[in-house]
Amino acid sequence: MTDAPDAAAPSAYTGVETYSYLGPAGTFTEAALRLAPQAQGKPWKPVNNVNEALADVTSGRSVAAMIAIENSIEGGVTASQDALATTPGLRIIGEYTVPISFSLAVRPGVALEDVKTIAAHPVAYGQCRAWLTTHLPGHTHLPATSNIASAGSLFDEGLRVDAAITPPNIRERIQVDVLAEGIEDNKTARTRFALVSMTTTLPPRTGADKTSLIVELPEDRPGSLVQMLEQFATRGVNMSVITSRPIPERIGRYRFVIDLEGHLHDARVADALRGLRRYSPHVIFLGSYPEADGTPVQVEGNDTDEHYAEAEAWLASLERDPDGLG
Ligand SMILES: O=C(O)C(=O)C[C@]1(C(=O)O)C=C[C@@H](O)C=C1
Repeated sequence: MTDAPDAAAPSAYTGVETYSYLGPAGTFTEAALRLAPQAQGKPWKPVNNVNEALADVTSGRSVAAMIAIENSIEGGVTASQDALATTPGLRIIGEYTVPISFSLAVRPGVALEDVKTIAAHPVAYGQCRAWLTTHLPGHTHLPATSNIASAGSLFDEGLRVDAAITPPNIRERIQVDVLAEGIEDNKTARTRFALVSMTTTLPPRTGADKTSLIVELPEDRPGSLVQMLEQFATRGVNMSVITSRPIPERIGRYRFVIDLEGHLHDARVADALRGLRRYSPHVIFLGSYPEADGTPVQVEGNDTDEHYAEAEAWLASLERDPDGLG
C-alpha cells in the first residue's frame, strides 16, 4: 500500500530551484532577477503574467518569482498588489530596483509617420504618455503582456501592430529598427521588484529593512483609518508606502497596501503589528526583507529596542517590586 499524497505538499515539486519571472528574456523583470544572489546559477522560467508567476510558487513548480510591484511614475502595480492580497502564504524575501528607459521599435523600414497602432505593456505605456501625445497623436494602444512581448507582436500579422514600446537594448534580441530612444517622460524612472516565495523563514534583520502588510479596516467604525495610522505613529514606525485597493466583493470597501521601515524583529514594528492585529479584521503579513537601497532606518526617541526591553523588564519586575521603582 502506498501512502496517500500529502495534501499540503506542492503538487509539481521537482526538487529544482526554479525562479519564475515575467518574460520573455530581456524584460526589466529579468534584469531584476539578475540582482537576486540566490537566483544566480539556477533555472529561470519566463511566464506571461504575475498570476502565472505566483501560481508557479504556490504549486511548488518554482521556489520563488520576481514580480514588479511599484513604478516611480505609475505607482503601485495593481495586478501584483491584488495577487499578493488574494494568494495565501506568499512572502516577499527581497526587493530590487531597476532604472527604466524605453525605445520605440518598428519592423525594419517602417517610418514614424506610418505608425498608427502601438503595442505596449500598460505600465510602460503610462510612462511614455507625454512623448506619445507629442509625436504620435491619434495612435491606438494595444496592450502587450511585457516589454519584450510588445516587440514580438510587431511580427504577428494578425495583430497589425506598427510600433512597440521596448527596453533600450531590444536590437540585441529582435531585428527591429529603433525610431526613438529615451521616450520615457521622466528620466529618473525606476521600478521596484519583489522576490516572492512561500518560505516562512524571514531574511535576517540588517538595520535597513522593510516590512510589507495588507490591512483591512474594521467596518462602520468612525476614525478607523486614523486608528490604523496611530498604530505606526505612536511607535515611531515610518510608512514608506500606503495605497488602497478595492475589495471586489464589496463595493466601497478597500484594503490598504503598506510598506513600513523596519523588520518584524524590531520591537517597535512587532508592537505595531500587535496593535494592528487587535484592531483590524484582516492583516496579511507579506514579510520583512532588506531594503533595495540599503538606507539604514533611523529610530528616534523612545522607540529603540533598548527602550522596549527596559519597559518589558519593568513590567516583569512589578510582582517582585510592587512600587515599580526598580
Ligand atoms: O519587466 C518588464 O519589462 C515588463 O514588461 C513589466 C513591467 C511592469 O510590470 O511594471 C516592468 C517594468 C516597467 O516599468 C514596465 C513594465
